[in-house]
Amino acid sequence: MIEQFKHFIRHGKQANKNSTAQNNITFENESKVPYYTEEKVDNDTAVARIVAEEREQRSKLPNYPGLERYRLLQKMGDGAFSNVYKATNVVTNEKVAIKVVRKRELNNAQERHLHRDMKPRATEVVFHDYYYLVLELLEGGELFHQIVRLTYFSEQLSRHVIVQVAEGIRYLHEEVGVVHRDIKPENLLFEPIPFIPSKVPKPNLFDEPKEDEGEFIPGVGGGGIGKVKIADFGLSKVVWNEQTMTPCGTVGYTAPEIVKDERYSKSVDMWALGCVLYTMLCGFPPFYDESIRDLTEKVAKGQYTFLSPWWDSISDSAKDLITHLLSVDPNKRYTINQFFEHPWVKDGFEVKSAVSFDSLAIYNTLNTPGDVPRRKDVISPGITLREALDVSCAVHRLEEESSKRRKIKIGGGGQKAGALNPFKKLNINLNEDDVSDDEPSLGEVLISNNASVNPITANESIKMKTGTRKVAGITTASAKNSKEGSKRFNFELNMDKATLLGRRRKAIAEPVGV
Ligand SMILES: Nc1ncnc2c1ncn2[C@@H]1O[C@H](COP(=O)(O)OP(=O)(O)OP(=O)(O)O)[C@@H](O)[C@H]1O
Repeated sequence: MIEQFKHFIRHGKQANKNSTAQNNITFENESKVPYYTEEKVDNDTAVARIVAEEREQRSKLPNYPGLERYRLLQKMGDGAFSNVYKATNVVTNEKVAIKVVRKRELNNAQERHLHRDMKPRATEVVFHDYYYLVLELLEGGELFHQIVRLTYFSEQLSRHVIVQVAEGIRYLHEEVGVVHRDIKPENLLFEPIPFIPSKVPKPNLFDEPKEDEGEFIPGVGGGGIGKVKIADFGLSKVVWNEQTMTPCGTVGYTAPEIVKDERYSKSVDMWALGCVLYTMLCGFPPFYDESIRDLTEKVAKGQYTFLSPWWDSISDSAKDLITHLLSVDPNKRYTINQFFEHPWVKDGFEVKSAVSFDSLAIYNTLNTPGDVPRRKDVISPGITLREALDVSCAVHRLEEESSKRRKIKIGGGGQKAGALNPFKKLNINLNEDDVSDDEPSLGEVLISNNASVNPITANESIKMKTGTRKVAGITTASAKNSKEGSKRFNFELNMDKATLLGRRRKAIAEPVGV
């Protein structure tokens, strides 16, 4: 198999530091490659200004009616319809996270996307403008940022994280019959633990610097990461047993076709679990392409590789587990119980692949910073990890929904194994020559295709479009490209979209013959 290096990302760390709204980085133009230069001073000033503005904004925290029992301390996150704050209960002093959901925007968005053929209703008078969700506070924040910080995780730390995520999924799938449907590093939050520097420093296998992960303490954690929990159930749904009208997972005697259906729905989370594990172990996502169309195709066909040299030192057992999780056929994909039976999870078994440190040294010599081999087709750093994982999950959710619709249409009958073809539903022609310059983004396609399906799908589509701010970026970039007459979706890197690919400063090889 010939590896085709698709693109290289140089000095990703600097890219993340330097990028600001006015300093977007594309790699199409050499002069924009973000090396430290005299521009750095300007960038530092700009960054300092942005940080100061953000601080000031945070100091002006709103007073929400009905939330008098809590004192808001800090804004921790915001979404399309909500803000999340760190707060204290003024009576008990307990620290919590409060998600404030703006009802009106949520309703308006649903109106717009659910019933586009209907005339917009007159604005209703909303007496209670917000929903409040008081949540357990996980001070560490998103796991995503820890992967960026550490570049990639050791197998031990990856296992520590993924087992906890899987325990959460097992509870959801087996005990309450809920499918999360949006498992990704930004929806995994953690409790920080004290960092203990490594007693014996680990050798740097690659040319990029990796921050010390520190000592791992079994049962506690490592790299500053302790307990990990799943957040954001915005896309989750209950998988009902239609015969007993109870959530599935609670009933033992279920007809095979219903079990199959449940398994199908739950398999979306198992796919995502595989993507998260892959990403933690190497620092870049399993499916990646500059073009959303090509990325969608790769996800649907399950085209990924254990890219050398980054995967050479990772155990065969971990690779075997990932292979079973990233099975395109949902019927063959591991269930949560199979996950826990796998030796990598059960026994913590790690057999290092036969990787020669000499070969890595040779690789490193060939790829010293500033001397990274580049091909003519080197283009922008492409879509971010967040976007890549969003597309990966969306493709499978979409397939799950459409399989249900097909079933309803044909009056039963199962999903044919491996019959994944989201492009037909998406009306996407995979021949790139036929790609229209002003084609809609995947998010827009999802919205238009699902607009009148059901509330869950529509809600999901709205999130794709606006909730994550990611697809909005895609749309903008696509419009920009159309002016330039390019057929590629190029994206710009900025701090908000810190990319793991950047940290690995790396090439993603085009999987060949998978
Ligand atoms: N329980 C929590 N503890 C600590 N931080 C949290 C908690 N819940 C959410 N956050 C922070 O707030 C951010 C946004 O939360 P969440 O993922 O629930 O909203 P969203 O999906 O971005 O928004 P929306 O639901 O409006 O689309 C998280 O990424 C995280 O940084």
